Amino acid sequence: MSSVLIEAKNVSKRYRNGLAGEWQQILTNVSMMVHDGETVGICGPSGCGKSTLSRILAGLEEPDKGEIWFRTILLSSVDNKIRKEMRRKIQILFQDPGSSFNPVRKLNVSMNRLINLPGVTLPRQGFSEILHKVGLHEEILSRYPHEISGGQAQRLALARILLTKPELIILDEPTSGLDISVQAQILRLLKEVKKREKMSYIIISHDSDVLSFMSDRIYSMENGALS
Ligand SMILES: Nc1ncnc2c1ncn2[C@@H]1O[C@H](COP(=O)(O)OP(=O)(O)OP(=O)(O)O)[C@@H](O)[C@H]1O
Repeated sequence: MSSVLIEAKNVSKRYRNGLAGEWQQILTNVSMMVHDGETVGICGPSGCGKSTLSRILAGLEEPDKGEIWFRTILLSSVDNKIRKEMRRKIQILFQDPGSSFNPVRKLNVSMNRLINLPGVTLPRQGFSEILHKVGLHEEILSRYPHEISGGQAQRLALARILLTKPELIILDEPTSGLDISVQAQILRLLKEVKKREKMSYIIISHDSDVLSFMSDRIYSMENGALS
């Protein structure tokens, strides 16, 4: 068995409803792991805590209790510099990536900003290569976000993520807004990219066909607990 890439140990999280509302327990003692090169599925009804768990795994939120380990690093114990580096290694591909592009800027402006981020060093040619890897041509960058389709937005979001050379991508309902035929293309692309780039995936979906097509193993979440 390959080594463990990321592991959640007894993670719990609660949120408050409004400023002075009741506390709502979202995750209760959740433990799970992903090995190198593995695709792990998470299924479960709406509101059961799947996205909350992904944000915690990606270091975007802190758990109230429990630990997240990335290889031998305990996320809660690292300084800001290492935390930033960890954030680069764990990326989330969201359901509606189009909305994350600035609507009044052409796509090349949004993408160029990312290329110029600290820690991302990529020659122009490397960027074209990444676009081709996800089945896009540079021409798309001269458009505004509203001028591209849902499938193209998902490909572009994937290219943007690949720029940062992640080790784990959390796919949060990656195809749920797409037509069936585009959905199949994106899932095949995700599989190809994973194989080529040697990454791991966590995929969250309501669709059991999507999960069984993509996953090596599937966790089921109900009322904030995993089985
Ligand atoms: N920042 C927050 N503050 C308060 N409550 C929140 C917050 N984020 C999520 N919640 C609540 O936590 C619960 C779990 O939400 P979460 O998005 O993790 O569920 P999910 O399983 O991903 O749902 P879906 O499949 O519909 O996306 C929901 O009741 C949601 O309203």
